[in-house]
Amino acid sequence: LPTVKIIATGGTIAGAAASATDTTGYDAAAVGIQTLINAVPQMKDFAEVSGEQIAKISSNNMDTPTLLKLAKRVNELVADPKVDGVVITHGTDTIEETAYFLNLTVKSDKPVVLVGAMRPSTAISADGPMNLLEAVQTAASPKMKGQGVTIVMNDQISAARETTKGNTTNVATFSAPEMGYLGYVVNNEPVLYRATTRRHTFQSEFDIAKLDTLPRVDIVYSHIDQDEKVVEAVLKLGAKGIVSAGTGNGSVSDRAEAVLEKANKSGTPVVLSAHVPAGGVVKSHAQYVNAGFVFAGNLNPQKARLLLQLALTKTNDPKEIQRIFSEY
Ligand SMILES: NC(=O)C[C@H](N)C(=O)O
Repeated sequence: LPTVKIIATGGTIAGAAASATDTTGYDAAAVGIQTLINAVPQMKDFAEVSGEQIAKISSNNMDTPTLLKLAKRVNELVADPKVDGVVITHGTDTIEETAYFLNLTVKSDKPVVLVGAMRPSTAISADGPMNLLEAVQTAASPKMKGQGVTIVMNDQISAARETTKGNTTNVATFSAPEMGYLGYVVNNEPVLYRATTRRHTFQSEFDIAKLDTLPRVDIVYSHIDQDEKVVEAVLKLGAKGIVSAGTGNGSVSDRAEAVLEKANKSGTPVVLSAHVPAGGVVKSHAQYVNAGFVFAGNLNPQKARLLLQLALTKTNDPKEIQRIFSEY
């Protein structure tokens, strides 16, 4: 049998409520990894499974130190010839961010699968046990070699880069707008229909092995009445880069744009993304091209932030950062 290591970080998959009908008022991350493994003895038919607890948090509290610790541990595990795949249990609020960060920093073609749940482990029809089983089956499958980091939930297998949370409470919360799923888990095995073309894992140029922090990058959200003040505030806080979550095809207010352009031209790169769920920002208005802004493509703002952080560990030249955003 293949060997699959499970790293637990917390989240609703490890959540516990006082009653089986309570699906919102629960303590996220209450239950340890061995209890989650014991709840799904069927996993033993598909892989040699063992777990370790690296954090016990609700994923809205995920932070850079924990993210780097996790990425380093995953790299250690995938470097071990006895390990065939890795599963990470994680809260769903930021699972897409952690998945994308690992997609950029794990140096291996072995399957790395993130999994969460929308109902706490104590709920009637908790989704965690089936999700965990399917994540292990996916991580154990040779078919998943070289596919990059994936998220497996609700029978769906999706690519870290394109997947986003789309529903605050429903079990069918993850999708990849316009891009679609990579495939499904059907009756105990992954069935793939497509692959992602962007660089990831073993093809990545980023190396976090010697890093213990990442450059500060803030996200500025556009809306009616947007002025320059939030941009000025994040610059004052020491942002080394800014991601704009624009209202449309990269669009921001003229007042915000003036300060963003100045920042971009003086060593604090600015990436234009959008809070519109599909279409991306590949090339925008002439004035933004002339300002030298970086276009995020269809990366959402929270993932553009992570890619910009990693890019800034190498360069702060917007042209080189644009090359990176076009490849990852
Ligand atoms: N469904 C979940 O996992 C939500 C939880 N707040 C978390 O992200 O940890």
